[in-house]
Amino acid sequence: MTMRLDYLSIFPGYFDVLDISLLGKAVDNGLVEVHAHDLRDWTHDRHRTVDDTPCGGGAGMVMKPDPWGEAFDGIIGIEPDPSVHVIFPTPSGIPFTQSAAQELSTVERVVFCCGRYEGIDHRVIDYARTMWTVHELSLGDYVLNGGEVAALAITEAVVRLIPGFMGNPESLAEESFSPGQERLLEYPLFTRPVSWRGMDVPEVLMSGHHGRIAEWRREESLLLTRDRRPDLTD
Ligand SMILES: COc1cccc(Cn2ccc3ccc(-c4cc(N)[nH]n4)cc32)c1
Repeated sequence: MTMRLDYLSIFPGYFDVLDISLLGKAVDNGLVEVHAHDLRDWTHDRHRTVDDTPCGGGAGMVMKPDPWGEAFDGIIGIEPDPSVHVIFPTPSGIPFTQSAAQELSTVERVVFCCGRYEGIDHRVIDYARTMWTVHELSLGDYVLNGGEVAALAITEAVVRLIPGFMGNPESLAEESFSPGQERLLEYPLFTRPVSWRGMDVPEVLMSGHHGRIAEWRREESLLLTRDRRPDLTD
């Protein structure tokens, strides 16, 4: 199955990075196909205007609905199709989680709508909901300047879960936040040299005693989780 990813943005150059590294490999081996689009290609005025002042007043500018609607018509089509998943990154979205990434990794088509300014005219999202499966997603409780960085983060979290993408899928299953895993933070990792700047790898990890190693790692994960993410231990 090839996943098609479309990105709609006034800064389509953000997505050139998808040609690099693992994602680039996924494109080369046909696992994903990536298309970035400049929203301004669907404007018709000399200044290629995509924004206007907010109705009801307030600071900043709002993205006009017209270019989005015409871009949807051109990129996705005018017929409803619930198999198309349209993602609007937004600070007011539901938190994006590993389980959402897991679900999206089985989808054949995803369209990212990357807003800028103070956001997109709400009728764009309402229209999209009548046509496709829509997700308004937040990366976390902090404000970015637009949806592009969020779209890249969501892309990486999703694409790495596509079967055949990662060299060693077993490592995926072991990761914290993977399904079936207890929600614990990863234990500290070490590699050679055993002694580095006066600091040694914990002896237990060099003991070859797999039972003790597993026990040490679990204890470290529990301590770290209790200290940094008590919310995960509920
Ligand atoms: C209330 O919405 C906003 C208030 C001030 C500034 C902006 C800027 N902005 C525009 C489009 C856009 C898309 C996503 C995000 C975003 C997502 C997350 N997790 N943080 N920030 C921010 C965005 C939006």
